[in-house]
Amino acid sequence: MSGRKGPRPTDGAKEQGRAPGRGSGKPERRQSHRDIDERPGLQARQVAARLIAAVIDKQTSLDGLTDAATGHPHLRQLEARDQALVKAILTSALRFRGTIEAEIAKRLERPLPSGAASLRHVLHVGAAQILCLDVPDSAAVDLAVASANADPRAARFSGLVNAVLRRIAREAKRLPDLQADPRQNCPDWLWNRLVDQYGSERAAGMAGAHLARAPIDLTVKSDPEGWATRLGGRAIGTHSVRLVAIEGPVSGLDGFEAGEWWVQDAAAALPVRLFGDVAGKRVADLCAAPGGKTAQLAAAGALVTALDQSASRIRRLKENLERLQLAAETLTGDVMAFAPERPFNAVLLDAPCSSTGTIRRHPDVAYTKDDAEVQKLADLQLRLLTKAADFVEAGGMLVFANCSIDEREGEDVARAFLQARPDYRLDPVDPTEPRKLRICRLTRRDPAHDARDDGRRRGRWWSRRFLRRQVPSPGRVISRKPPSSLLTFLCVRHWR
Ligand SMILES: C[S@@+](CC[C@H](N)C(=O)[O-])C[C@H]1O[C@@H](n2cnc3c(N)ncnc32)[C@H](O)[C@@H]1O
Repeated sequence: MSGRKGPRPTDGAKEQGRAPGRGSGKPERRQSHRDIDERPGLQARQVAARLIAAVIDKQTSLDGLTDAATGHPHLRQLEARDQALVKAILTSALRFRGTIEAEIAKRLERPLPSGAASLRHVLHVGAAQILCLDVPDSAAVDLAVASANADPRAARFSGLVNAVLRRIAREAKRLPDLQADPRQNCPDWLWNRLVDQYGSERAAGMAGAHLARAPIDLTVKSDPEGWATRLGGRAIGTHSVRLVAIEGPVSGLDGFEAGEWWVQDAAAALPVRLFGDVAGKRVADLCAAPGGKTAQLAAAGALVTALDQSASRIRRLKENLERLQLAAETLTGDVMAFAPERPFNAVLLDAPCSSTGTIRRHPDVAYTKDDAEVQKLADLQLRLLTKAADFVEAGGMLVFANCSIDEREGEDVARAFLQARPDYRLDPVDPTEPRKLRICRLTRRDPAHDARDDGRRRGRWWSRRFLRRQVPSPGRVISRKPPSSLLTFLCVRHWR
């Protein structure tokens, strides 16, 4: 929305430390805790500030904090409408964190005092509502002031909160007129990684895309065109439907109760497709929960063993399969301790990763992950992949996938794995169908092979440039074959 919303604030600029006003701009007594607790909407803002603190100060994942069953108790005790508001505030506050910070800083006479983290969070929650959400400015300002008053660490700055937010409400542009600078909203560590790997132009495009809201994709058991019409979306490929926006929760949509579809990003549905026909095959889905890929495999007729170390996530996987009327063997445990009685025809390792390919949907990732974490996860992925390789029968297929855009979690892991495991070679993907979904292919340099086929070698370099134009989320397909000098590296890159 753009333009002015709600009653106009009235008080002046640069009033740091002045007493807060409520709508009228007049000073008022500080509210008692009892008053504050009774004010509608206040709890939601306080919870939002608390959760932003958890993300920014403690690098806690928003997914975990907002999980319906196991999320933060203060969030779960709110009414559904307030929970939705908190999530909207958090998403905007994180997605536009750089812009919000700059708008606040412009209206401060001096930088916020060191150790004023909770004051900063209150300001960000207020500014996110004013700049990004359809909340009346007066409510955003008043409830931010009340949040500050209720917080002993921020109470003495409630006048500052009032003044700064009133000025933002009066002066700043709002979405969609607000031209948020992608670079400003991309933390340095991530920006440097993107520039190093993709160049600054591409990095700017990717950072810009992070500011857009992710669509909602469904994987349908069948008839994507029919479901697209019924749900007002569009079909993508053979099994996905993309919805731009929905009213209310997805569970209210046609076909949910009947188990006709599940929520799964179109990109996340690609790795399973790399297996080809899995009907009747024994497939292990390692790191399986909450089960989007398990469901795909089961729906395609595979005999699936789904393993995940998280008991609560395995519970969710089971609930999902039950709704979808699909079957799989489910196991709770660590891949590193898994010892199947016999090898599988195929194994999928959808490894834990930095999730930097999902920032549109999970803007907290930019703040909960960093360079060191990416390397730690890459090391873990190599360990998991090497272990998973033992579960594949000779001639079987191993697909390694994750949703990171960092080559340390992609190309580097595959390279190190192949060096350690000469019984595997990289296997080509049939490009015909997935090409629509921007899959590109890279052939790794092999002198003997290059001498045989010059044209393919040229194709390789074209692919490398092509890759640079894509925005990635990698999938890896690796077949277990006798040692071979032909190494073909296939890389699935797409928006997620
Ligand atoms: C990217 S998610 C998997 C998403 C899932 N494949 C899907 O499509 O719905 C990664 C999963 O790996 C699990 N995980 C992480 N380390 C693990 C390990 N050592 N053993 C088993 N599961 C693990 C996590 O609990 C998490 O559920």
